[in-house]
Amino acid sequence: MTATREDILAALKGVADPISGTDIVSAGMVRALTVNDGAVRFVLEVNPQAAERMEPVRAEAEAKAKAVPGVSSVSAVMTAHSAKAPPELKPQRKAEPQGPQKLPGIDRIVAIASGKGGVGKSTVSANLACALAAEGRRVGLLDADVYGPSQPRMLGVSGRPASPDGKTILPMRNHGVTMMSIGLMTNEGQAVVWRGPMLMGALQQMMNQVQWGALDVLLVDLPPGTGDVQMTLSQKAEVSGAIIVSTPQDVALIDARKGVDMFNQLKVPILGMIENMSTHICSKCGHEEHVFGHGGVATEAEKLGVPLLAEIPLHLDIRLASDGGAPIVVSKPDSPQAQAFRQVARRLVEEGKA
Ligand SMILES: Nc1ncnc2c1ncn2[C@@H]1O[C@H](COP(=O)(O)OP(=O)(O)OP(=O)(O)O)[C@@H](O)[C@H]1O
Repeated sequence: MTATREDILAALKGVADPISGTDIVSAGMVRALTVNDGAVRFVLEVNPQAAERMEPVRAEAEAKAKAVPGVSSVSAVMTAHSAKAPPELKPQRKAEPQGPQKLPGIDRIVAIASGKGGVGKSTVSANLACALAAEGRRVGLLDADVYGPSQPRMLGVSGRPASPDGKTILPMRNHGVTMMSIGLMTNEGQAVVWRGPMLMGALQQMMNQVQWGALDVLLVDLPPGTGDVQMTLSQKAEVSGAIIVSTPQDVALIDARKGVDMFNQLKVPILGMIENMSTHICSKCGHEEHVFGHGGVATEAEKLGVPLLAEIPLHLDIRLASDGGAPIVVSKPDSPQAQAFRQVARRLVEEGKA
């Protein structure tokens, strides 16, 4: 009968490491184990200061290995620590977490999505974030729109986020909102082509390495459509709900429906839909016009059985405010346009959703 490496490791697992409290194999002390025709050799890596204390451990390991059937001789020597244990004998790492996880310190994650680009998803995200802050909520805004990050401009922040320890990233803060954007990690004006793993990496970095602090809600401004970022977000983090932004046009609505389907499949509850650019209100005369039609989102929301949270008018002030770095909720808080956003915020807070 010949003894195998596994037999020896199993026997050595019966030897306790007095320092870590586990056994010497789990503690990663057993190195360079070879079994050759019954001749067993291994090294026990120990802290040089603990060498004397570890001698009985070495002797016990030697005896236990010798007792394995088929072993003819054992040589066990102690050496000083090296920085790294060899991969096969590394102490077992805890299994990677499976399924969506809660991010530490963050009570809720709300995704802001749209089927189509340019419907005003970022404008809604920025205003909603500021409106929730005005309700006294601790709000974070993660700009995950990798194809066109616009939150730094809308919230009026610039510069590179600091990373004092080289591992974690300090988010930016303005208008009471803690914010981090992929746009702050690239050079302004530089077109970013993020694909596959890089994109996942960037999103995960923003979720896990940014020091968000304690938040009642983290809004995530998603890229338009139903792609990798949406999937990764909902697979890695426990998303408590999604808000779908759409204009009333048919083309936008068809895409919005796809977004609703995707979140249903990902088992993310839809908190509601927001119709943006609902009616155009002339900034000079106040005349109302339905540029993209009107009420399409209300009909769609009813069909899908989800609440219609707001109908936001198309108004020059909304664009000027966003372009100027202070969303309308902050720059003209009493305007009807700002009130439309504030009502959504109040409703979400009342319903315990933000
Ligand atoms: N209700 C509104 N009234 C006036 N202008 C608006 C309104 N909503 C959005 N806009 C303007 O429309 C443009 C597109 O909006 P925004 O960037 O928010 O869209 P988006 O859906 O996030 O786009 P993308 O998918 O490209 O990121 C911006 O210039 C914004 O200021």
